[in-house]
Amino acid sequence: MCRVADQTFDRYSSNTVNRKGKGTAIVWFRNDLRILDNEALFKAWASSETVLPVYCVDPRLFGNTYYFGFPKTGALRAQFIIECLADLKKNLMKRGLNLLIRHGKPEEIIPSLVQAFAAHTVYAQKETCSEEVNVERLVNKALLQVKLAPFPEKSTGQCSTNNPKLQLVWGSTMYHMDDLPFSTNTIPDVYTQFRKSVEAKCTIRCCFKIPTSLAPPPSVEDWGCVPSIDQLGLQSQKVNKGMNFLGGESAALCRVFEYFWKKDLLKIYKETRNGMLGPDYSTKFSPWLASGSLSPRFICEEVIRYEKERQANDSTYWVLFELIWRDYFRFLSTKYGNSIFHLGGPRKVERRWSQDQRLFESWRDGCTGYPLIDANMKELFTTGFMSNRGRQIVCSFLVRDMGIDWRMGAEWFETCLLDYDPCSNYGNWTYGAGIGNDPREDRYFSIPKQAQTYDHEGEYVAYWLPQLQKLQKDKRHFPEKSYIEQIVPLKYGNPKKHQSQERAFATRQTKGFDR
Ligand SMILES: Cc1cc2nc3c(=O)[nH]c(=O)nc-3n(C[C@H](O)[C@H](O)[C@H](O)COP(=O)(O)OP(=O)(O)OC[C@H]3O[C@@H](n4cnc5c(N)ncnc54)[C@H](O)[C@@H]3O)c2cc1C
Repeated sequence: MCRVADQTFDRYSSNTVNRKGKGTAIVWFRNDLRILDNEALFKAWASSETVLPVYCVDPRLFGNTYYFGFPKTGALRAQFIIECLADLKKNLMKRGLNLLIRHGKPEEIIPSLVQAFAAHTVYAQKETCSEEVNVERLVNKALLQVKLAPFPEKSTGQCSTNNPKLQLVWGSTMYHMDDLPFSTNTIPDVYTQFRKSVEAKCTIRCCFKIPTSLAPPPSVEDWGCVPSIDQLGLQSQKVNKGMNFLGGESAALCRVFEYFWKKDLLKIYKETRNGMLGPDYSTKFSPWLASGSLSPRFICEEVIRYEKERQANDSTYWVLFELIWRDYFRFLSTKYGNSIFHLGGPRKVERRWSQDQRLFESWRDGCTGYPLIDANMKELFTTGFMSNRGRQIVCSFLVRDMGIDWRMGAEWFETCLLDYDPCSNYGNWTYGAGIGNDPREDRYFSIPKQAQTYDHEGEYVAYWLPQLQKLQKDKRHFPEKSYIEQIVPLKYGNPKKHQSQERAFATRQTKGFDR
């Protein structure tokens, strides 16, 4: 596995980059747990004689519960982040550095390190949602209190005052924020308009090449250890079924290699991407993208390389198309701010929602009596992953068939998902609940129709609900007395009644509408 990652690192490294900086710079790692194409790391290196890479294990992220009482970070995602940190530490060490790991709030740790190492700048990746932005604000404020000793200029011998700065860089999307053809307030609300505009008017920047050696490391007595799951106040959870993801940049690069080159699956992505069972119907890049151990620009460069060396078709393009959805939700979060978390969503839609605990728990625990819902919810809890198809179906069921407050569903996803990302999660939930920024979207997913189209033989449900294996394939989705009772009737109980709406949707898709 490491050979693939090492070869990729080699291709994206350089030993000819100039280093003109002075003193020490800090890289504060956040959701950018990678070396390759990491602008904050590159800038810290270029602007200093020595770099101190830091990760703060923030107690607000681990062990805390949220509005509806679920843990903010579930055990599986915490484990994934632990693996990301271990891999980052190892890869930094290979380049002559290390990762300093401290437990506590960044606004307390970072300024004290700045003081101790007389660091002139802290580089970090910019976030867009309120909790993360608030931490940036607090770090910035605390840095203003740090007084460093005057710094003698080599050329003049004079002393200049040296106020430490927080420099935030944009790094989470495929298109760069600064290259967008619109200002924050005028980002189009309709995805197609957004996509067409960026495709026509922007180019995707190249990946940053990182120096082969990042040495010398600063003198640090105790670099700290990668935390264990117990230290994060969580109980270890083993994945014994379904997808088992390994966190970290090395595993991410291996997955790109496997999906694109070894298994040659990129050329059929568009035909398989709506699947639900197995490792290969879609890329499975999302957990690494969310933790920043994989750069979307790197994926784009690999797609282009594949198109040159193997073939270009609708499928190769479609991976980029999906990554533009990811960008779109991230950029929209800068336009709509906290409203993506509010009950009425960005459009402030007024609707009555229920918070019926019994209904919600049956959904959460996969006991609704609808195998398609239950199988997906069991997969989510067991593995921390669910297909895009599954997410849309369970979201529609919770919101439209049960009428439950969509935020409860979104928050449960936030706890469980390995790929949890506030912009994509809340963006998709508001979209699915019909209160998102795009007023045209109000879609109901009919379970019989979805089962028929995407799990015709009932293989997916039988995998997650083994009690259905003994049933005839055509009975697995509607097992009646052989399964638990349905907790609510479907809003459109008769699938035929609903077919015209589904047909309209299918027509839109074939006519080239998005989604
Ligand atoms: C209710 C709901 C909640 C979701 N929550 C999240 C979340 O917290 N984090 C997250 O990364 N994705 C989320 N998604 C989007 C999508 O389901 C996942 O990105 C996708 O299933 C990940 O699997 P993959 O990497 O194999 O995707 P692929 O199909 O291989 O797509 C490639 C990449 O494109 C991006 N992408 C694809 N679809 C979407 C989408 N609808 N929105 C944003 N990005 C997309 C992802 O980064 C993905 O890794 C959510 C979707 C729904 C309907």
